[in-house]
Amino acid sequence: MSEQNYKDFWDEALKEIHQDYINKGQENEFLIWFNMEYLEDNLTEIKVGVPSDFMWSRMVSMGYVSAIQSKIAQFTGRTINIVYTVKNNVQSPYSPSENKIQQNTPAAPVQAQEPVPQFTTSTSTSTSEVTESFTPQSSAPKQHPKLKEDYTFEKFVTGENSDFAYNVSLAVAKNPGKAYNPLLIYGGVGLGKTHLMQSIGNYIYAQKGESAKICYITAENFTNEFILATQEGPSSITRFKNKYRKLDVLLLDDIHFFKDKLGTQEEVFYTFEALEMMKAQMVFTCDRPVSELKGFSERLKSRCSKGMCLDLQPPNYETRCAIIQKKLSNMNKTIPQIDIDAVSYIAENVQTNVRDLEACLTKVLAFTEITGKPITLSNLQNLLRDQVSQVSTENITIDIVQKVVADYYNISVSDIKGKKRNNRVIVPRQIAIYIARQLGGFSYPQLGDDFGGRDHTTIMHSYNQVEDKIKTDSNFDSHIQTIIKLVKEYKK
Ligand SMILES: Nc1ncnc2c1ncn2[C@@H]1O[C@H](COP(=O)(O)OP(=O)(O)OP(=O)(O)O)[C@@H](O)[C@H]1O
Repeated sequence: MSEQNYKDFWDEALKEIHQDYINKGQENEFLIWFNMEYLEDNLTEIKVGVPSDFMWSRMVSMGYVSAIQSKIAQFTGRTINIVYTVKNNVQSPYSPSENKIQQNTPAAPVQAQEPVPQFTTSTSTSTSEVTESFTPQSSAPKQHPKLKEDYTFEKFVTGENSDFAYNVSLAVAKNPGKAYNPLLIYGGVGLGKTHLMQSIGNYIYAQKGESAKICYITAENFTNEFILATQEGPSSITRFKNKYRKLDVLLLDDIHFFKDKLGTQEEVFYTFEALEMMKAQMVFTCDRPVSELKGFSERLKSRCSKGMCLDLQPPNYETRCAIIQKKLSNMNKTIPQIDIDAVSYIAENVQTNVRDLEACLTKVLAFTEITGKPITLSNLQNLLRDQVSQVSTENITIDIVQKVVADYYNISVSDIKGKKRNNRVIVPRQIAIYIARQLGGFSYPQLGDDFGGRDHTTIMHSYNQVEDKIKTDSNFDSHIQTIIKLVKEYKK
């Protein structure tokens, strides 16, 4: 590889992406994740140097490498593979340096680098295809090709939000087709539905190997395959039916995607009937309870909910801490830090879901790895500013909360404060009361005054209503978390 056919395209791609990030006010992010040195290319691939295997795996899994690939494809009309090698002192015009990355890091001793996790290509001369760069090294037991090997019961951290879901899922895995069938796991985004579902598949596969016909598919892919089979004609449809109706375990992810797709729903229904006859285990995930699914046939809804329905709630503070600790120990890493407990800080401030927790953790680890510096409160705040509000809750007023909630629900502030009693305003009003008390600590009488002169017992009732609903309805809780974030970010 010596000719540099793609160097100009590479430079141009990076330049454009860099500008996009600057426009979004996210240059820091760019400096961390596009820290690649262009080394050489041939007709089919470009080779880059990156600081570590860990960074590369994240660059790939978080879509940064494919962002460059698609830019280059726009220029050249070709998709070029990008392969990597680990290199000390990556020389890129965009390499993060102390003056490039915005931070308030006091001078601190350079910390020893944590050991990088074990990957197939973990040596400094490793080169790997994009799609192959994150393969575990050990002689691990055989892995089901469609299931993520990280999605196991061992790696799932339980807390009061998920204990029951975990135990039921484990029971299903130990006794497929018998314990709870179908099993439906529902809840908001990033809360571990797919993780639990695939844990069941991985467990059964580890027990039974290839003798168990296990299929994991998203509702979207199922739909696409079905449409394609229908277009291709009878023999393809027969193949499709044979594929899905003769399984031992069907793991169907995100069934809310079937909304309004009545033809596909019909096919799912018959697949369901066939699998039930054969006592095959079915596991579904969904972003809400079945009763709230719109655009679904009643008979499919009733089939989906006739076994066991599990509600996954967002983890509480202690569980969030435990999840971060577990992720660190799985990667064999710690967070070098000064005057701050980074784990508690992240857990306290990132309350949305586990995927967001993971993203924050990745950012923090990347920062310490690249700069070699420990984390301090100010650079934590800087790094996580998208997730964590810069605004102290001391600045939060009842007016702000009312305004944000009113905007969110597209009603007026006077509706929130007023006397109207229709559902369109009652729930937002209760939410505003709840959030104002949560964030601002206002007393019930004070809230009563600011919410149209209401009695403090009415305010207390509203507050309790929201608090109770949060405990039982994860979707509702996600809305509350989003609004809280908006309130914290609110700038007059
Ligand atoms: N309790 C947990 N313990 C450890 N990791 C978790 C836990 N819950 C979620 N995760 C991790 O969070 C990430 C998101 O989880 P997952 O994809 O299963 O969420 P999901 O509920 O299916 O989200 P979506 O609805 O967006 O598909 C995954 O990397 C998963 O491993």
